[in-house]
Amino acid sequence: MNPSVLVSLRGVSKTYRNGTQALNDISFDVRQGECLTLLGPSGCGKSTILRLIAGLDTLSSGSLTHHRADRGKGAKNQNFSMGFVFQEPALMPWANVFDNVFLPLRLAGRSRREARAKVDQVIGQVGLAAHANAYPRQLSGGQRMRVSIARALVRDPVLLLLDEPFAALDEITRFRLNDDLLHLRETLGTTLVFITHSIYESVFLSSRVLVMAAAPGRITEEITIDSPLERDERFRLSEDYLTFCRTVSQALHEASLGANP
Ligand SMILES: Nc1ncnc2c1ncn2[C@@H]1O[C@H](COP(=O)(O)OP(=O)(O)OP(=O)(O)O)[C@@H](O)[C@H]1O
Repeated sequence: MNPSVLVSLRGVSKTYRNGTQALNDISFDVRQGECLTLLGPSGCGKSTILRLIAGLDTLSSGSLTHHRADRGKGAKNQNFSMGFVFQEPALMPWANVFDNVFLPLRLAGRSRREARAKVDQVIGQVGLAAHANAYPRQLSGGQRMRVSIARALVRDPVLLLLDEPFAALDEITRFRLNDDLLHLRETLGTTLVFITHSIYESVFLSSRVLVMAAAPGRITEEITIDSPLERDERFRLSEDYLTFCRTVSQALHEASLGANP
């Protein structure tokens, strides 16, 4: 087993109880340290894949294995830590930023005193140190998403799963959050699996893009974004970036035509 693999999916299919075949024969690895994006049209099964990886749902057939994150010894069904960020920040409106971020530690039985340093640290890392006492209604959409990311990071996940976290944000805010997410990844060494509908976002954030087609959900192409992950506005304006965007766009177009089943 390749020591850097965190999660392996082999021949995974998923049919929901109502008969909808969401996924057919999905195989890929999540490698430690990478930023992997699932890109595809609505209904192609992206969220289903994240839920299966997170253990929130069960496969119909095939296998999904979590490997050891640290020393790379393959171990079946290892429970390494994962964080999940959804499209909606889903914050508790009655609690301030600190208490929202503290929640996972509180549920794990940690006291406020024990948790304070860690909670303050991640709030700082997402750029909200000045807003620790603010309530969700006092924050912008981008800031609320930062709280949601901090809450997912507070337990030091090895793997961060993000299901279209920036879809509802304006373009400028989205770019800033994309930049900051990559910086955070660099600092924390977290592996990311990211869902998006945006070709531009998929190229900017990824080391690898898996292009998907729908009905049933399947992977039609894997595209490596062969450029260092220390990216900023210069990368967005580069020829390389535009070339990758064209390649991904073409792959998505072919997937939608069913040209690559
Ligand atoms: N709980 C469920 N029961 C029945 N069908 C479901 C369920 N969840 C998802 N589906 C169906 O499975 C297919 C894949 O859904 P999924 O949400 O994984 O796709 P997606 O690519 O994430 O879509 P979107 O981009 O719109 O969020 C769709 O046809 C969807 O209607």
